[in-house]
Amino acid sequence: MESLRVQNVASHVNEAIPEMFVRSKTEQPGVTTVQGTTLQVPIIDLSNPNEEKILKEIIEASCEWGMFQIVNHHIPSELIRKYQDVGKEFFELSPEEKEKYAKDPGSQSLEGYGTKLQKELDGKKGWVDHLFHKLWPPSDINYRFWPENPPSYREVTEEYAKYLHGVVDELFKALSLGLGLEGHELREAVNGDKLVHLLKINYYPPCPHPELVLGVPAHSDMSFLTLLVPNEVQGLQACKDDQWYDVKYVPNAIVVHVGDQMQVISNGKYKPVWHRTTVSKNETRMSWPVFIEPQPEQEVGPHPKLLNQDNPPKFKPKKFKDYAYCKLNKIPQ
Ligand SMILES: O=C(O)CCC(=O)C(=O)O
Ligand SMILES: [Fe+2]
Repeated sequence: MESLRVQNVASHVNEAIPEMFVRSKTEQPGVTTVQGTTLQVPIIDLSNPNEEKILKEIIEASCEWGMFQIVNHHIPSELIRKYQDVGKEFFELSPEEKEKYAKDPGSQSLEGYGTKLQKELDGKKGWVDHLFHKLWPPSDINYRFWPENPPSYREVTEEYAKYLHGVVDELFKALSLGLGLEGHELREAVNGDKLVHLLKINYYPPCPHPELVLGVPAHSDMSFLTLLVPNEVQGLQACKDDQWYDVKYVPNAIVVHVGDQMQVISNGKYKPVWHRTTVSKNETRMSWPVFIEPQPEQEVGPHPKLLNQDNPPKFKPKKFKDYAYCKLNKIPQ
């Protein structure tokens, strides 16, 4: 059976777009976006010699916004460019080539090339295709979902993953200190060496009616943290005080999202960001989020050292696979 891919739909539409992509008025970005204002989420310079200041900024941003951008993070800009180029080259392959990496039908795993099976109540589809595969831990990697074309895909992506690891460690350390724990304790509590790093490449083709559709609809990420590099086409939006704002694209910055699991382990101190994406009329937008997640069997609850009479647990411990199942099927947690 031929799968519906948004990239193929986009290459055939001229004016009218299929109804399954048209959002209700309450969601349409043309109606719901605050025009002309970008959201100035904190931009944190990791090369600042004042480490106390960096720490304070990361903690404050995670409490108030659940989102920040980091610059001077030691991942070379040349490497980011190559990493984005190889991902883009994959999506420019023929449909037949890409389908070799299609998600296994019926599999519970997210890995592979695909288009989201809608679990949304109104059954609308996002204007986006994606490729998911793991970057870490090595024992969990399934290279069957890593493109063999372009040939440098694996080498470049592994190099990026190595650098990203260092950034993830730094962020966990800062967030651990922000909870009043030792720097190593947060990572240790979540079986840190086994944390899954799951890459998703989002491919949002041009759309004749960007004001009517969404790429990824409003959500928070299930991860502890998500570290994302977009291309230069504007599209990420975040919700603040019930309004949707564009998040400004900053060249070479990594966008960090606080995810649901971080909210749980911090007993509500760190807030996940509510976000969505819009698409462009004439340009292809792409983004490369890496979700830093627990192993499926890992139980995540508020860190025991944070709990006392004044700070009772706000969340029940839950295996990540159960959390994910409820979230994906819209079952209350
Ligand atoms: O494309 C983006 O900037 C964000 C995508 C996103 O939120 C997601 O895939 O979870
Ligand atoms: Fe997201």
